[in-house]
Amino acid sequence: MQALHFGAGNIGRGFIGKLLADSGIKVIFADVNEKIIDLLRSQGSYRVKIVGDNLDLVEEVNNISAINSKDIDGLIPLFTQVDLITTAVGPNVLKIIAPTLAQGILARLAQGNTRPLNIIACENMVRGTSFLKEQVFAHLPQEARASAERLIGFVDSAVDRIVPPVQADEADPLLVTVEAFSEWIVDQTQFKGEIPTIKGMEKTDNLMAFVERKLFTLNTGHAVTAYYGKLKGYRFVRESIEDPEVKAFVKAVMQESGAVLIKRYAFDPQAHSAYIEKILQRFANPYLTDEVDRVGREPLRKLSYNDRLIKPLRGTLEYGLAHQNLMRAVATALHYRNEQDPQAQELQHYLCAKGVRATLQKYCELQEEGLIEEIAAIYHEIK
Ligand SMILES: NC(=O)C1=CN([C@@H]2O[C@H](COP(=O)(O)OP(=O)(O)OC[C@H]3O[C@@H](n4cnc5c(N)ncnc54)[C@H](O)[C@@H]3O)[C@@H](O)[C@H]2O)C=CC1
Ligand SMILES: O=P(O)(O)OC[C@H]1O[C@](O)(CO)[C@@H](O)[C@@H]1O
Repeated sequence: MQALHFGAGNIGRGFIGKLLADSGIKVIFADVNEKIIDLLRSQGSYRVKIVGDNLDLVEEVNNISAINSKDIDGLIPLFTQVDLITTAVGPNVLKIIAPTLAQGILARLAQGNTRPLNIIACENMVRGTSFLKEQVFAHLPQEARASAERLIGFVDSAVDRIVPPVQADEADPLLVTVEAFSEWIVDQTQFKGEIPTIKGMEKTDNLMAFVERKLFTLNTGHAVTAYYGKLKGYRFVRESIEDPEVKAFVKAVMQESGAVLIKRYAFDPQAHSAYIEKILQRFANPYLTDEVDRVGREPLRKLSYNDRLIKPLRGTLEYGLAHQNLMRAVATALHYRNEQDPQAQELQHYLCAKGVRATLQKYCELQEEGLIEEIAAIYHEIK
């Protein structure tokens, strides 16, 4: 079996590509980064370093090749050969690759290929593959849509593994360092044809519970660790979470979002509490060098209506639950500054020009007057 994977970055190489290759699948990486593509192509392998307590393991990933995703003439024929397409390009890039996917699907259909093809977006996003499907279908002519609907599975997934950006290693530029923990959960109801057997890919018919559990616990807590840590002058996630004040706040936020998850999905409260503790330990992994600016990147996305801060906050309103810490988390995120991050720049310009209430309305799409007032008051108090 062959798979085409878009995005040969941290998650592409350190998580999804590795699981696929470890399962005997030939992986073709497609990326816009010419340097990475050249190296992957010429070496035909790369190394993954797995770190944790009593663990310092280097594993080699073989049976791979690579192509520049701008090389359309080379890329499109691959769509007729593979049985699986995965992505780890970042949520904002899905709409950029959608026209290419549509072109590839058309080439496959034109060839009369009736083998099922499954596409899985592995992004920090609720139902990211369904979003990708909408984008792809927008580029398909009407007459191709019924066949695509019948033959192409768009499978949503939840991905969890902390993979910080690669430290420049001249001797081995492809090396990625990952934590031992990993969780990849796919919606088994969305596959077309036989579900491929991939070691480390778990199937469920209740994906939303897993997506929200991960996004509104790990990602919520991580974002708060980043934003509060940044405010306190820390550079690394580990430094931030080791500050008892930060840790207590992050835990309180995760407990508030956890109360929503427990109510919504009937999770066992004790098991959820253990899940939170495990995540706090993962943030403090001394072997990972992870910067608060990576975890806090793109704050407008992280502050959006369905993302890791606002959706749990909305959940607390829905169920009448405590949300003091989630409001403070949003107010803290609004203070995020990073001159290298265009979204952080836009956030600060808008805050400066229009104020906090308008910012909460525009970017978080909050409408509840009382809530907006309370967050604004906390924001100014933090200032
Ligand atoms: N790093 C982590 O710990 C985790 C990240 N994620 C999610 O995985 C996704 C990828 O994240 P990372 O691997 O950390 O980012 P990354 O920045 O390391 O990798 C993204 C890759 O996509 C490539 N890319 C950009 N535009 C492209 C295009 N048009 N065509 C093909 N490739 C393109 C980039 O060159 C880069 O190599 C994101 O959605 C992220 O939220 C999910 C779980 C863990
Ligand atoms: O990748 P995003 O959505 O920008 O957010 C960073 C988050 O993703 C992760 O890299 C993996 O889930 C976390 O480490 C972090 O919370």
